[in-house]
Amino acid sequence: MKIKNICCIGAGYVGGPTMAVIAKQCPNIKVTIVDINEERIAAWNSKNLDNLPIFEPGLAEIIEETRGKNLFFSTEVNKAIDEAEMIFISVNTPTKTYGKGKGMAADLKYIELCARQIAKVAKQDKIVVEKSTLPVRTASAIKSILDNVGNGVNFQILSNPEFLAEGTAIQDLLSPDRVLIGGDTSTKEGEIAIQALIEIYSNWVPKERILTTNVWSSELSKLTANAFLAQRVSSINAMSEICEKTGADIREVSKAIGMDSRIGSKFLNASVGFGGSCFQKDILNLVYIAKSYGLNEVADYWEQVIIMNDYQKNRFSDNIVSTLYNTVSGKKITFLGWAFKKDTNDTRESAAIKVADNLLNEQAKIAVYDPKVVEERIFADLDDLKTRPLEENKSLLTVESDPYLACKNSHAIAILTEWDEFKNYNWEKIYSNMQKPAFIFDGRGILNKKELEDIGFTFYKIGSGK
Ligand SMILES: NC(=O)C1=CN([C@@H]2O[C@H](COP(=O)(O)OP(=O)(O)OC[C@H]3O[C@@H](n4cnc5c(N)ncnc54)[C@H](O)[C@@H]3O)[C@@H](O)[C@H]2O)C=CC1
Ligand SMILES: O=C(O)[C@H]1O[C@H](OP(=O)(O)OP(=O)(O)OC[C@H]2O[C@@H](n3ccc(=O)[nH]c3=O)[C@H](O)[C@@H]2O)[C@H](O)[C@@H](O)[C@@H]1O
Repeated sequence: MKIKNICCIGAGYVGGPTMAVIAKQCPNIKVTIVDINEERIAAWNSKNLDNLPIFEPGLAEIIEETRGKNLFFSTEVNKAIDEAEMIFISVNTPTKTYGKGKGMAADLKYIELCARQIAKVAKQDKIVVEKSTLPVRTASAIKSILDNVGNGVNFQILSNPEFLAEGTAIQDLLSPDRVLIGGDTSTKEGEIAIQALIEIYSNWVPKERILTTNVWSSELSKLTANAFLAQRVSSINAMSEICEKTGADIREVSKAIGMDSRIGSKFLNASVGFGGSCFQKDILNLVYIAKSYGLNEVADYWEQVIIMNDYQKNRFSDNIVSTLYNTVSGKKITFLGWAFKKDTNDTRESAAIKVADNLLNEQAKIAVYDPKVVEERIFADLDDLKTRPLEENKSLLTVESDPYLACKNSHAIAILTEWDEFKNYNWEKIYSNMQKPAFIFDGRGILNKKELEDIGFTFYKIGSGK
């Protein structure tokens, strides 16, 4: 079966880049990305590519190449569903904020709405692909809705989780470690659907990197991959504190253990704590699933990854307060970075938010500079915590567009995101304009301790012993 027309529901961080890459690599397939968020669709359609809703290196170039040719952004959800042979569901699956499973389970209401809409609109057979990250066995719920609400058309459900990381999304999509497709191999229709999706990816992904499994393995592999990745960060962050107490250096430890091919060298950077929209949400979801099967030890094991991460963020802000003579009230502290990692404007669950909130509780004055995050986003992030009124946040925190201005008259600088540009600043100039003693708290371990100490800074680097 040759697919000619694809629809993707959800024009977010996953839907936008994944479909743009499919459109680029498959010029004969028409790809339409739909969303109920009109503003977001308008931004995807904006003439000025600087106004795309998502910043990802290499994305704007692909949008320019494909948009209006075989890639379309639209709010006409029903029309796109009707026209497509294959529909990707790429909507958000946040942690539930109400009812049973509140604060843990994935909220599947957006997924269910999509399934109901597809069922209502579809007049011909469709392949429905789960792109969103979902609890294991969600496909059976989607299938049940489609089969019971639909107009008697035949639906095949595939699981095709996305493994891209933000900041490297385009590179990850163009050259993925693997593409995972879960489907029903016990029926001929299931096989045909799997083959149709394999054929799409085969346009640019080597066959040996396309892996097929049963649907449940595919769904669970996505949660497992994120849990393992986050666990590595929490493990190295746990060791970072031991390093600080003992005089070891976490970067040396990471290098030493990473050279063991069984451990591997990636994802061993100690930090102020992991952020991003998925690690915490997916682990909480895993913990909830384990608990729902009565697997309490399994649940506790994975929950510890989050407990460690929360601890790392609090430990960082506590250290700032205690180092600044146990009070930061009225003191200016500069945040370099607000995004949850470099090369993205995404701030969801960024460690910077919690660290800022802790310091604002201590009445610090914070100045933030981030090369890609806009002021409205920063205040919205703090507002979401509901710790204090927006006006109070606005009286305590300012957002600067010039890093040197952000650092001027500051008592301390905290590095929250590992943006490359921070390494190349004129640190002598920054030092000369700061209050003395001038402190730097490097939560990403990116700055050179000796150079900064030679300038005169009192320098703390995460995971570095005295
Ligand atoms: N952000 C990431 O790097 C990754 C995310 N994922 C998973 O992909 C899924 C999507 O994540 P993001 O793209 O980050 O979310 P997002 O929040 O950026 O985008 C989701 C979009 O879906 C739209 N939407 C929701 N319900 C809709 C409906 N009924 N009809 C039409 N549009 C609807 C929303 O308006 C929003 O624009 C989640 O399950 C996430 O766990 C997976 C891999 C990477
Ligand atoms: O499901 C998802 O959403 C995605 O989640 C992560 O991708 P992402 O969150 O975009 O970015 P990562 O590079 O994984 O970084 C996550 C957080 O961990 C932190 N991190 C990462 C690596 C490291 O060594 N140390 C560390 O502190 C980063 O700074 C960041 O805050 C996974 O890497 C992707 O494979 C997955 O598809």
